[in-house]
Amino acid sequence: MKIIVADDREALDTQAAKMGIETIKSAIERNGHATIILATGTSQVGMLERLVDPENEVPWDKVTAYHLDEYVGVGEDNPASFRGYLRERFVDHAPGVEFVPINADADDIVEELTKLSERIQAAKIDLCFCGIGENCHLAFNEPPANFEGAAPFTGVQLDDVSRVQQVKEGWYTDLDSVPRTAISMSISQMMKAEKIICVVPDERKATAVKNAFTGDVDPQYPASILQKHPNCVVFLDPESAGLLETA
Ligand SMILES: O=P(O)(O)OC[C@H]1O[C@](O)(CO)[C@@H](O)[C@@H]1O
Repeated sequence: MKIIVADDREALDTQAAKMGIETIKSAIERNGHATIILATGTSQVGMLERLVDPENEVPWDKVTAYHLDEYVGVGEDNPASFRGYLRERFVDHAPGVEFVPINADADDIVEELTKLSERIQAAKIDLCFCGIGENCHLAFNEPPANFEGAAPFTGVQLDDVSRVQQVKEGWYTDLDSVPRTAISMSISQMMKAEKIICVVPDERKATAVKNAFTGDVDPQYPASILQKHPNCVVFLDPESAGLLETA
């Protein structure tokens, strides 16, 4: 794992997107196709905007995109829906991309989980984007995290720290309306990606960054597992890096 502290948030978004584009193009050159995983949330907005800039000339029709997580029971039209977020900020700007949404309001959630898990298990993942939560969650894998053995997609209970974060960021108006359950990609599935680009701006994440990346790998800090990935790059801005000794 490598940490890059960008000069500011714009530079962070630009550098992370550039690395993402290079990774996607290189996979397409080698294999004719790229399979990626996208994250959502406030931290990913600027990076995604740059990723889909038409000037990059990414042949999106040669890309399949999964995403990390979704609230159970939330329809795609809900403004807080992660797949709705991705359609607006990614799919609509990536012509021809094959998007695999987590339909977390499906009538049969178990069937949806099985279908998604079987599909991603058969795929070779070239790139996984992720962010981390204020409690160090990775996707919606809350502390204490299961680092091994989970199915690729599982049902999870949301931690109140994460639910409060969603209200603070303006995705929900009050805590009661934030769902208590979600579907999340498991950590073991994320770690299978050939490359991981972790995008973590903002002073709000400074403690999580310190806990995840300076101590031992610890289930209480789910994102700490990224230290073990051979090809993971964590992009920080000066604010999120504020509690790192080297910053
Ligand atoms: O980007 P945010 O909203 O700060 O959240 C951090 C991470 O938590 C999630 O919202 C939940 O998994 C991720 O998609 C995101 O990258």
